[in-house]
Amino acid sequence: MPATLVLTRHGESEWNKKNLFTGWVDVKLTEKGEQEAKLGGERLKASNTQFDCAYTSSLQRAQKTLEIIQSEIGQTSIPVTKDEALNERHYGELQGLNKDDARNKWGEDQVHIWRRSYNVPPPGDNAESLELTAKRVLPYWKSEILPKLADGKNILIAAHGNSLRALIMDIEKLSGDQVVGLELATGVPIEFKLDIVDGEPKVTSKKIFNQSL
Ligand SMILES: O=C(O)[C@H](O)COP(=O)(O)O
Repeated sequence: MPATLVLTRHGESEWNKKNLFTGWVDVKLTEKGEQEAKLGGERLKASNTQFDCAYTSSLQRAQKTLEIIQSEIGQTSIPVTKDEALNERHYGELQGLNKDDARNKWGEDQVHIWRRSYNVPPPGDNAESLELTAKRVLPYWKSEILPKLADGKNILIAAHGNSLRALIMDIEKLSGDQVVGLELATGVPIEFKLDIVDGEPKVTSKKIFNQSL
């Protein structure tokens, strides 16, 4: 029996709404973000999956999203692990800047490279490219989460656009070029049925619980 893994990017945050680079800044969900998480949970409920445990980041927008989904699916008592390994990529000196202002200052192409290239980090000492993000997300995934999936456990994760892009790269074996086009909507659960063969995930099905608010 394949195990079920559900990944959800947090609902709209206050800084998503203001169009600001967020990264590790710990902002709240907006009311719309809470509604998105609720709707995601309602849709997920229809699949009737009983989860064995859940994971989230150390940031409140992902934690709150998970809490809302758990409440919608009626599974508030499963164990939840919070770890900064699943945090959003660190956006360095871009954190707090408006994305349109950044385009005006550095140009559309440069900002797109910082946001979506695989290995070019944004400016700043702590800044992470997607590659650097993957270097902290994937060891955690491989040591903490994959072995549980291999044991047939069903797992729910609420995290962030770029930490989940890094995870999906590994799950779907996407190249650095392919991941450039991968965009995740806020509050939309993505369900993978996975067989773990020799420690590697093999996708047997993928379903996106689409929504619009
Ligand atoms: O940290 C952020 O600003 C967002 O959550 C993700 O931003 P991105 O779409 O620019 O990668």
